[in-house]
Amino acid sequence: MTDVAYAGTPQAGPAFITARGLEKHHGQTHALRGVDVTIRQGEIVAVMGPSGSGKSTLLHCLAGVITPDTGEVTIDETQISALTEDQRSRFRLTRLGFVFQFGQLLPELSAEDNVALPLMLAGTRRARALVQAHSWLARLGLEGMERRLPSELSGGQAQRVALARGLVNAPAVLFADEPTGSLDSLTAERVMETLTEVVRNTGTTLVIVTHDARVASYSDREIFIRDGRVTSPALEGAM
Ligand SMILES: Nc1ncnc2c1ncn2[C@@H]1O[C@H](COP(=O)(O)OP(=O)(O)OP(=O)(O)O)[C@@H](O)[C@H]1O
Repeated sequence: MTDVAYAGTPQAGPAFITARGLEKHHGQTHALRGVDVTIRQGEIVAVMGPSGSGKSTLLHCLAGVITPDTGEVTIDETQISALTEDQRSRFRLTRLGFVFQFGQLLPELSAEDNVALPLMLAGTRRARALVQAHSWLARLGLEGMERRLPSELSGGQAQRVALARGLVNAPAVLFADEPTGSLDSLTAERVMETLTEVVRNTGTTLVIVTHDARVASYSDREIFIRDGRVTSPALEGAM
């Protein structure tokens, strides 16, 4: 199989996320049509493409949030498709992190509890989870805001809380779907600077879905999708 998405990768290193032959239908819509992707450990990869091209579907398949109709996803030697639903959910809680466009913070929980939540869901006691939550909030410039509700934070602050929540379980891979989509361009740049600095310092692999070239410019490599297929960057650029 030709692995277009692998071409042009700057760093050498073993494959960390491998997807082969991914097909996914949503009802009548053929969202993924045979996608092969290889991502190395510590890479920052932007998944780009027009609206409806299959970016989020690919992200959700890579992260084991949805199951492809056919094809396989392996992350750090764990074949996601071979896991039971419970095992997959455990894998997501302990090895993966997620950040979405609007942060999706729980409105009734304080910043600290929002960040502590993934740890608590994975079995960590609240007191201990809060210590780690505080440390991440401080690292992301939110010291003193631990007790605030999401409605008491600016958009950029709320998105930093969402980043802290995505990173608090020290994930091997952070999946981000339009993580700056709800922010103005200056705030978006600051959030991207913080995000890329943190993942580079921690060696976290980052897969980020975006239609924004400025966001993608923070990545090591771009994977283009069109009509459910990976296209080469050269081809995409020529269109
Ligand atoms: N739950 C669903 N039910 C039905 N169709 C869906 C569902 N999720 C996605 N689709 C369809 O599958 C295709 C791919 O959607 P997807 O969300 O992956 O695209 P995308 O590239 O992330 O789009 P956008 O940039 O607009 O968020 C689209 O045609 C979309 O309408």
